[in-house]
Amino acid sequence: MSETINKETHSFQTEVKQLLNLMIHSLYSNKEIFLRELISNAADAADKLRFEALSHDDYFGNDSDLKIRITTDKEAGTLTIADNGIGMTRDDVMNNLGTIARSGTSEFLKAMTKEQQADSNLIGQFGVGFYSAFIVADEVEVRSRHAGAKPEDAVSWVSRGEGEFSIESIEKSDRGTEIILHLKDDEKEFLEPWRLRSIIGKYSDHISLPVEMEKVDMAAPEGEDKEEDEVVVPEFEAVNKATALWTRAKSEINEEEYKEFYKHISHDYGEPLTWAHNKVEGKQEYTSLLYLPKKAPFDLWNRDKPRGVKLYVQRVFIMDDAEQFLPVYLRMVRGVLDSNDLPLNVSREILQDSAATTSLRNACVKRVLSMLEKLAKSQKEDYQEFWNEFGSVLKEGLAEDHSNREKVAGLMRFASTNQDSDEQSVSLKDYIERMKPEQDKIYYIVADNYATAKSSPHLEIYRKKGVEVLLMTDRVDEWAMGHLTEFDGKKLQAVTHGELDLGGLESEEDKKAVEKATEEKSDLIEKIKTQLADKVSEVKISARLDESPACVVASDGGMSIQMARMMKAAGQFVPESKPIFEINIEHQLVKQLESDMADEDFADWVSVLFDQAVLADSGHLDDPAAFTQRLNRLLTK
Ligand SMILES: Nc1ncnc2c1ncn2[C@@H]1O[C@H](COP(=O)(O)OP(=O)(O)OP(=O)(O)O)[C@@H](O)[C@H]1O
Repeated sequence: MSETINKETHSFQTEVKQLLNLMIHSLYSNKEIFLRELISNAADAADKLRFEALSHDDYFGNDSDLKIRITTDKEAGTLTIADNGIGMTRDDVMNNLGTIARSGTSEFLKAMTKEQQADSNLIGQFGVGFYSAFIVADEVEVRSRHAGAKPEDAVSWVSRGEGEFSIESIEKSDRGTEIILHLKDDEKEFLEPWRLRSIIGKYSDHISLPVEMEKVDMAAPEGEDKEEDEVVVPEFEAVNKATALWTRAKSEINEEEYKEFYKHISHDYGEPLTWAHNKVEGKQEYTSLLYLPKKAPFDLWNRDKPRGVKLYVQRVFIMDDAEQFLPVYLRMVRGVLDSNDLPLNVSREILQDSAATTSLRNACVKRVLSMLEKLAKSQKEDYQEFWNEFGSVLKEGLAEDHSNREKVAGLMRFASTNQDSDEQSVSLKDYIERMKPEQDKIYYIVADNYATAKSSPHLEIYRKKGVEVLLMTDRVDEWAMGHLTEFDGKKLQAVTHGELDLGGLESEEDKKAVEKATEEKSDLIEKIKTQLADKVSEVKISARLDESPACVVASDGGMSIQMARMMKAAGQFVPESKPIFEINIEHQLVKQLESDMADEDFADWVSVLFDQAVLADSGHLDDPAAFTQRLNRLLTK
């Protein structure tokens, strides 16, 4: 059997070919990161072995000192990274080396422009990982034996990074993985011990197991005669600190180390924005190190993608992406949680309904929110950067995190009529500070885009009275804001919903004038209502319009036209809810409805006014052709 399947040649998955090509070019200026990536993989393999060994007594065998060894062979021009971690089976090798598991990668790569392709940060977010070896090597050989497998059941993988790889069964005396890089001719600097030591120092001090290199024996003078048949057994020494970073005291860790550790755990090529490192002792015992990234990954919008923190129990790695400790709206957070309270044999299922999980989760959420509050307060520019990147994800928290809603709301930033740009930088606190003395509500509008929001007829009365309105244009806004009814004791009100309610801003005279007009114009209102019969729930004299002839208003608690359209597009059931049609009785176009005109002209005018109002509200008409026909008919008269 082993004879027939022994050597097989396979093609890389298309995405891998594309990525390899881009990576070799865009990361070339920082090629030394290949060593970080390979050491990082070796460290993960050791973590996995420690975990698997909890349930497999034989996995450690007589080799329980986990370590990574870096050796070179000047003559052969090779650099080898060897670990005695979990190792890979033939199937593992087949599945892991030659494919990229992350869904959406192919589409994303195709959509990238030339400039983006050269941007190492963008390439980095795929987790350049193992493939970075090809930046410096023209051939890579992987030899691996899985823990528990026999020496003859080991496997080798060889590729020149040009589209194909071959897999072969081999014998390997010890457990773990060896990555042998046949360095390109102009990359021989990576054979120099001092160069390697400096890279390891820079990137791998935080790795919890020793990264060893051959000892340099300063005492032995060069060329000293050796006995003929003397076998020199090389001595190795650790060249990194080899303690898990989060277990060290904060005061002993510098910024660079924190940043490097972030790259190790997040597989992000860029730097983090900020982090919080906390050790908690007492009733609960845990250490958390949580990071906020600077840049959103391309699949941030996929709410189902793996997320969460790396979970350790008493320093033993348990799992990646432990999503139980952070809610979906904090899916951008990366980090490590090391608990002393959870059992070592904990599984995702146990985590799901353990009381310890709930309290750890609450603690993690609090940490992240307070990290954000701190950033918003003392590093406004950094916070703005975070908001621009992740704001619309954070907004999901308004709907999803009842217990922290006020805190989450405090972190929101919006565009506003108070400023001239679409930048989302106004907080609810800023808004409240600027409220008019007689104003008791926070007003906002949700629209498809900034231009529609800014020039909405609904804002006219607020502009006239000098009242600020928050302008919201993210897809999640209507849903998210539906869950935020109050902030700091002030009610929030969508200006496009329900009766115009200006509270203390409204004068008695204004009210009376509307009541009077409603009485006087009751015939006209009835006639319009008959005309728009199945399209509106009500026709009213408006108190909110100044320059526009008409507008549509969603009934209180009802859905806006825009929201209904979005839900329909998403294939969801949308209960029928007709808008209220409000007319501005002072407007020339409305006044002329009372003039003597033929019935079909009246019908055209009313329909055009209604469609206009719908257009201003949602930028979309169900039957645009009918609208233009009517308009053209009126224009040619
Ligand atoms: N030294 C190793 N020992 C055991 N398995 C390894 C080793 N190196 C790589 N692998 C396996 O190959 C997979 C692919 O590695 P690769 O570095 O490409 O991606 P990754 O580690 O999943 O993420 P990233 O690309 O961000 O590093 C790993 O997930 C792991 O399963």
